[in-house]
Amino acid sequence: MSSARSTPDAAGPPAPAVRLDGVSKSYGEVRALDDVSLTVRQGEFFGVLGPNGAGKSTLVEIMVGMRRPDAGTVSVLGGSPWPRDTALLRRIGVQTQSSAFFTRLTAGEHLATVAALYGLDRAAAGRALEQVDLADRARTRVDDLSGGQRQRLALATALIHRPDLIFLDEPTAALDPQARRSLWEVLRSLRGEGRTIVCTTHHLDEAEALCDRVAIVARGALLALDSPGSLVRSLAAPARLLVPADRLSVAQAEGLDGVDRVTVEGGEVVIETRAANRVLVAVGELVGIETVQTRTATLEDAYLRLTGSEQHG
Ligand SMILES: Nc1ncnc2c1ncn2[C@@H]1O[C@H](COP(=O)(O)OP(=O)(O)OP(=O)(O)O)[C@@H](O)[C@H]1O
Repeated sequence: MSSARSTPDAAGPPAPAVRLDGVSKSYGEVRALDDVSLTVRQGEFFGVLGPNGAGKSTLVEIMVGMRRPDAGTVSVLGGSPWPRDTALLRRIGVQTQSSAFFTRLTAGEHLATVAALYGLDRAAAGRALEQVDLADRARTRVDDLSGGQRQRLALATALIHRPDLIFLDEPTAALDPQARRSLWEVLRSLRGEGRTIVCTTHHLDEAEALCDRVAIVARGALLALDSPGSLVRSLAAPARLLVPADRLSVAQAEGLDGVDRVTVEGGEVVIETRAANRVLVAVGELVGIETVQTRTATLEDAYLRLTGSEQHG
């Protein structure tokens, strides 16, 4: 069989950035990962979601070669992350919650030191600071940076050697909403440059806004892997329409075709439906369309459905 690589004109898909086949890992009695298989495509923004203790960190640690799986095979950029391979390490960037800093140095000096460790010139430090929008803090001591600025510096540290594949562990943890949004822009620009990003997060809105595909893991197993939009659709999470309770009765709402469930919450009649457009038109005819608020299903709804049923099932 000829491969896409040996025949450049062939329209076959490019080799995946990461491929896991049947990966399992236990810590004593705890089965942290149980027969996980997945691929991360080149150039995609790939999210790893799941409840606390689901196995997300273990999954990422295995991908970056910090841990060895008990079973299964792992391929990263066509190589094997275990045993540690320095050529491969130069092509990946890793940002963890406990990213280490030279805290007595300034942000610029810290990055210049990291650049030297990679055998890069000082210009690489300035470039990385620019990339995460931190150039104006080059002369600030790492100790004196805010939490958000430290997160950016950790990202700059992971990016300085221009890796093809970037692993981020909760990159926006503990950031205020504005800092989160501006870090999203930095991450989007990396994605726009064609880099592959693998990112764990507890923020479902973040995954929905940034990720091309997300893997949902719970108790060490892969529950779902798809685009956020497809997950929302396939899990058929209902949309919700809200109408002030003094404008529409529960009985009226229940009588409409396509309505799944009606409840009253905080003075609003809440209509759940999988036929949002049809029901919206019908409710609009009864109370006036401007009275109706709509809440479409989100990745969070799909996630809660999936992980909730797994936990209770
Ligand atoms: N070094 C270790 N020794 C023993 N058990 C561990 C170790 N690391 C993780 N575990 C256990 O393995 C399971 C998976 O942990 P892991 O850290 O991979 O989950 P996670 O999804 O990253 O969790 P969180 O969202 O809380 O960070 C958990 O039950 C955890 O307690």
